[in-house]
Amino acid sequence: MKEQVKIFDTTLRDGEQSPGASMNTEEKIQIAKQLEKLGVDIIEAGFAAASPGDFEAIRKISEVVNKSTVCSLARALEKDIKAAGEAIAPAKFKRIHTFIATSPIHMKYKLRMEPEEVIKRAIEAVKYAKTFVNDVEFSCEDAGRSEMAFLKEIIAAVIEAGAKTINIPDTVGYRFPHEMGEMIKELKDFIGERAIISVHCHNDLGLAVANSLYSVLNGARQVECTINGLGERAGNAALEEIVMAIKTRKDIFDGIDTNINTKEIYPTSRLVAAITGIEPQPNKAIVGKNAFAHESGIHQDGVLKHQETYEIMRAEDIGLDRNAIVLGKHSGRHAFKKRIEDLGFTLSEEEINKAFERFKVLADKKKEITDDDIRMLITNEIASAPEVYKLKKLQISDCSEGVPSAAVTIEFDGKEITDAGIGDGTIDAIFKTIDRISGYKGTLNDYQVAAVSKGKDALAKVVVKVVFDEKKPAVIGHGLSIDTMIASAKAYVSALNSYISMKDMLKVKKMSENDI
Ligand SMILES: CC(=O)SCCNC(=O)CCNC(=O)[C@H](O)C(C)(C)COP(=O)(O)OP(=O)(O)OC[C@H]1O[C@@H](n2cnc3c(N)ncnc32)[C@H](O)[C@@H]1OP(=O)(O)O
Ligand SMILES: CC(C)C(=O)C(=O)O
Repeated sequence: MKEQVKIFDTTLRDGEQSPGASMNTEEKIQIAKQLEKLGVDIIEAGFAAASPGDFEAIRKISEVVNKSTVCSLARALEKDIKAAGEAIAPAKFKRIHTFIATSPIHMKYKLRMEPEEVIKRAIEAVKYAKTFVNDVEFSCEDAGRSEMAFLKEIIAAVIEAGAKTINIPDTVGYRFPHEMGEMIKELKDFIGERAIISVHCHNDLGLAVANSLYSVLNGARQVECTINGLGERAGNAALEEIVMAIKTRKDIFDGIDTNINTKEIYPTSRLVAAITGIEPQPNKAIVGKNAFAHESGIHQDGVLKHQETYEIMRAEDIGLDRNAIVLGKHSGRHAFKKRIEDLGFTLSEEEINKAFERFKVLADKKKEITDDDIRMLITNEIASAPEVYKLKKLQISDCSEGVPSAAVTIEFDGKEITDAGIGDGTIDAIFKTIDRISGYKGTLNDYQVAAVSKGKDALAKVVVKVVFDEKKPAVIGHGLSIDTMIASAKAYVSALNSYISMKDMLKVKKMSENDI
C-alpha cells in the first residue's frame, strides 16, 4: 500500500509574492486549471483579504476547479478568515489556511505579542475558520526558528481547536536538511495521527527542496511548493524537483508517492513562465532549458548508445518532447551523424566526414548549431549545388494597387525561359513563377531577410527554407543582392538547385504539368 504525500501548490499565493510575478484573475484561472490537470491535491489560490482582486480570483477559481481542494491563506484575524471563507465558498473541496508566527523574533518585533496571546489568537482563528469549513490548516510561521517546546504547545492547542493539517514553515530558509528532518521527526512523534504534518520551505540558502525531502523522509505527508520554485525572495521549494526526486529515487522514498501526473510538469512550467514573465534559469533542475540537453561529444555518444549513461530521468516523463542533443563545439561525430539522419538526409561516410569538419569550424564561431545550420551545411556545402537553374532577369509589378505579379527569366540547359505569374504578394508571385518554369513546387517554410551591410545601398541577404517534397526534408537557399526582391528570387533558385543536386540523397518528386 503506497503512502501519499499531498502536493500543496502555492504558486498563486507565495509564488505571486515573487517581485514582478503579479497575475490577473484570468491568468490565475488558467494556471489553476493547469494545476488541477497536473494533479496537485491543494491549490492555494491566494490571500483573500489582501485585495479585492485576490478575493475575486480565489472565488472564480473556486467556481471552476472541482478535483483539487481550493484554499485561501488568512492571518489569525477574523476579517481575514471571513474573506477566505467567503472566497472559497463555491469550491467543491475547500480549505482555510490560517497562520501566526511562533518564533521569538517574530512574536517580539513583528506581532508585538506575548507567546500566550499568540496561542490564544491561534485557537480563536482555527475555531472561527471551522465555522466556514471542516478542512482547516494551521501554520506556525517561522517554525524553523521557533522553540520546540512552544511549537508543541501551540500545535496541541490548534489540533484541539480542530486543525487537520499542521504546517511547519522554514519561512526564512534557515534550516539545514538534517535539522529539518530532526524537527519533523520529533513533531511526528508528538502529533502522531492527530493531524497531517506539512512543510513549507524557502530557498534562501538553496536548501528548500532538500529540506522538504528530508521532511517527507521523517514523516511529513504534505509538501507546500511552487512551480519553477517561484516565491518570496529566493523562492519556495520547486514542485517539479520534489515530485521528480520522489519518483526517481524510489529506493529512498520506498512506498511513498504523489498524485502528480508528471507528464504535465513541463507544460505547467511553461505556462507559469509565460504568464509571470519569469523564465527559469537554463540550468534549473527538471524544467530549465538545458535540464535534458547534452552538449559534449562523450555524453552525446553515451546517451545515443544507452540513454541511462547520462540520464537519471526521461524527458518524456515530464512531458518534454525535445531533442536532447544540442550540437555545439563539444559535439562529436556520433551525435552529428544522428542529427543528419533525424533531419532526413542520407549521406555517405565521406560526405558526413566533410560536413563534420565544416560543422566544427562553424561551431567555433557560433554558440549553438541549429537544425537550419546543419541543413545549410549539407545543402549548400556538401552538395555544393551546381547552378542547374540560373536567375537572369526579374521584373515585378507595382503591387500597391492591383494584383502582385512577377516576370522571371531563368537560364536552364543553355536556354532562357521566361514566364510570368501572380501571387498573394510579390515574393509569392516570384516563387510561383519559378515553380512554373522549373516544374517543381516548393512550399516555403521560412523566410528571413537581413541587411549585411549598412547604409542606403546595404546588401540584403535572404535565407529561405523550402520543402519541395513533403516526404523529404526542407532545403535551405540563400541569395544576396542590393535589391530584396532579387535576393529573394536568388535564394529560392539556390534552394531549388540544392534540392536537385541532392537527387542521390533525396529522391526527387517531379511535378506534373497539372499540379502547377
Ligand atoms: C510568510 C508569508 O508569506 S505571510 C503572507 C504574506 N502575504 C501577504 O502579506 C499578502 C499581501 N499583504 C497585504 O496585502 C497586506 O499586508 C494585508 C492586506 C494582508 C495587511 O495590510 P495592513 O493591514 O495594511 O497591514 P501591514 O501589512 O502593513 O502589517 C501587517 C499587520 O498584520 C499583523 N500580522 C502579521 N501576521 C499576522 C498574523 N498571522 N495574524 C495576525 N496578525 C498578523 C502584523 O503584526 C501587522 O499588524 P499591526 O498593523 O498591528 O502592526
Ligand atoms: C504563511 C506561511 C505558510 C508562509 O508562507 C511562510 O511561512 O513562508
